[in-house]
Amino acid sequence: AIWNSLNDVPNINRRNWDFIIAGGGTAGSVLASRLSENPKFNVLVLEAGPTNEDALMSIVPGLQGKLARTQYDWNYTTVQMPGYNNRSINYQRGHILGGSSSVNGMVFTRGAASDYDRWARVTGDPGWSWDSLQPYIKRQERFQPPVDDHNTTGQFDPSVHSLTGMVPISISGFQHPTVDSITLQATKELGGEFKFNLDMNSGSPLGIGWLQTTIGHDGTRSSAATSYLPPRIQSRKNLDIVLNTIVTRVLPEKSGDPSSRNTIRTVELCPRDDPSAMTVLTASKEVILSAGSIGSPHILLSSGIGDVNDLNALEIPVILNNPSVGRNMTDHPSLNNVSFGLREPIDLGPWANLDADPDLQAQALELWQKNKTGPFTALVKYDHFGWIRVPDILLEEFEDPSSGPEAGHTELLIGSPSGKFYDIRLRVSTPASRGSISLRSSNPLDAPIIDPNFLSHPFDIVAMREGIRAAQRFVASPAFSENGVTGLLPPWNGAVSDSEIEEVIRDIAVTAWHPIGTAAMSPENADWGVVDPDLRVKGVDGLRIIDASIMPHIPCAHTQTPVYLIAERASDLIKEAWG
Ligand SMILES: Cc1cc2nc3c(=O)[nH]c(=O)nc-3n(C[C@H](O)[C@H](O)[C@H](O)COP(=O)(O)OP(=O)(O)OC[C@H]3O[C@@H](n4cnc5c(N)ncnc54)[C@H](O)[C@@H]3O)c2cc1C
Repeated sequence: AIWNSLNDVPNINRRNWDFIIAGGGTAGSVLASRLSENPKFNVLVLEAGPTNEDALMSIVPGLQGKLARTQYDWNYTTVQMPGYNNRSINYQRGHILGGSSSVNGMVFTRGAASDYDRWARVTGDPGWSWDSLQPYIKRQERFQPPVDDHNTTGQFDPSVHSLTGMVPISISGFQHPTVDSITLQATKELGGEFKFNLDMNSGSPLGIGWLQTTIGHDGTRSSAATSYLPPRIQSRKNLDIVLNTIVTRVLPEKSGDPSSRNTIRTVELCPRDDPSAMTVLTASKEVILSAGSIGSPHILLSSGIGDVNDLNALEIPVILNNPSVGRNMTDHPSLNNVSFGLREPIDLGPWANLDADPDLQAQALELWQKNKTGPFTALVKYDHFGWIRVPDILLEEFEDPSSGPEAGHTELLIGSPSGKFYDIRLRVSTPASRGSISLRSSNPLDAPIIDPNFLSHPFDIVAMREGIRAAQRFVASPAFSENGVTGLLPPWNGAVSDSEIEEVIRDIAVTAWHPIGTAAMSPENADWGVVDPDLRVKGVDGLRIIDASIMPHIPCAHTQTPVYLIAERASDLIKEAWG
């Protein structure tokens, strides 16, 4: 069942919970669904945010941009970052059932096969390799026709997709023919680094291909909550989901022997709006932290699992000294507006000014509500995307941070936002910078200090600068000049030299909202990392972490699909452990 408040759950203190999951986000929803398939397991999910059910901004793909700084957002802000010319930026995180999958940009990417093979290599567990994860890829994805039922032949490779998994996926159902045909023409003219890639989700993402999205044939967002926790699953007798409830800490069992291993199966929690009603619950089998790359290390640190020096400074009793907790934070830096001008205006159709015109937005919503047509059935702006490599010659200066030659260093999202003709969103997919999550105070209800530390490593600024150069090379193809596309628009137009481009980047770059790595998995006896390859917190019994924080390296992918795969495999690991 699903409950809006802790107080509504009958006998919550007296029930035997086999598993308590902190965070009903992307991973948490998968785990809740999969673990409660076994009727012998009683599963409790504690989610800080509200329900996703009536959240129109989450349901309608075209309203995604309105979710930031609402009740569905944790409303975080980063520290001022030297690499961003001392700017701090908004740092959106889903605060709603389904977590960030309920608020994200719905781009569906798996990354390179070598990204997963690297996880297998660095953890020593072949179970994380691309080949081993194939069954989970099949269980996760349910590929469907787009909402407009257009002919998708030549837009994807059916052999790398599953029709039988949980999450409805489709090619965008509202495309932009003028811009799309020029993009495809340019891939033919240029080939090479800009070759057409029939399917970026094959494990080899290099080149330019059609965008796939977590939007189903019905034109609505597919989140972990809509896909894995629909009403028929929510109503399982052995599953309870409690919303608007914050997990503040995990607590060790009292043991007479101070040298013995800690066992942690107890969570401390409170209603979101009533910290005075703090209570505790104990699982009989395991507590699972799925609070995301910010939330999970935040809970560990507040509980006394982290760097002993930092914990001592805040007078938090130390349960376990592990300096890796909250470190190794990795995220994709992002440039949202690399826009090109036109010699003469071009007719982009009736929706061209959608972003800026509230009347058009109202019409788009009406169409979506009436019969699931129009621009709000899709992500609106981008129909193509691609991954490219930094030129080899420049890589000689650095240790290549990518997982292999088939992985992309830089991502281009290519399309036509309103008001402008041609726009590329640029991301560094293999950043070498590392940031951190740390505590602001010993009060677990205080927001943590979030420092993505973007562009602190020289590779990242080079990769982003080269991304601008690549965008310029792409747009220099005949397809664009024949259609009157000119050079870069402000703030890029005056930036010519490397250092001028780099300065603009540092002035305007933001985030792709893909933090990972703050509770990384590592081999059993490594001197780094927070969880073992089975995702058990090292040095502790009874506690796992299952979410984006456990990735040791960031894939060249938007991170929701890797999280789904992690949670699918982890569900099997837990079922095997307790089967
Ligand atoms: C704005 C935005 C756009 C994005 N765009 C894309 C995209 O287009 N494609 C893509 O693949 N990825 C995208 N991502 C990234 C992707 O959504 C995330 O990597 C992924 O969803 C993270 O999953 P998770 O399970 O680790 O965490 P989340 O899904 O964030 O789940 C964590 C859950 O835990 C809850 N929680 C946290 N702390 C506590 C606590 N103390 N007590 C109780 N509950 C707690 C949160 O409310 C949340 O529901 C985007 C993310 C954002 C924010």
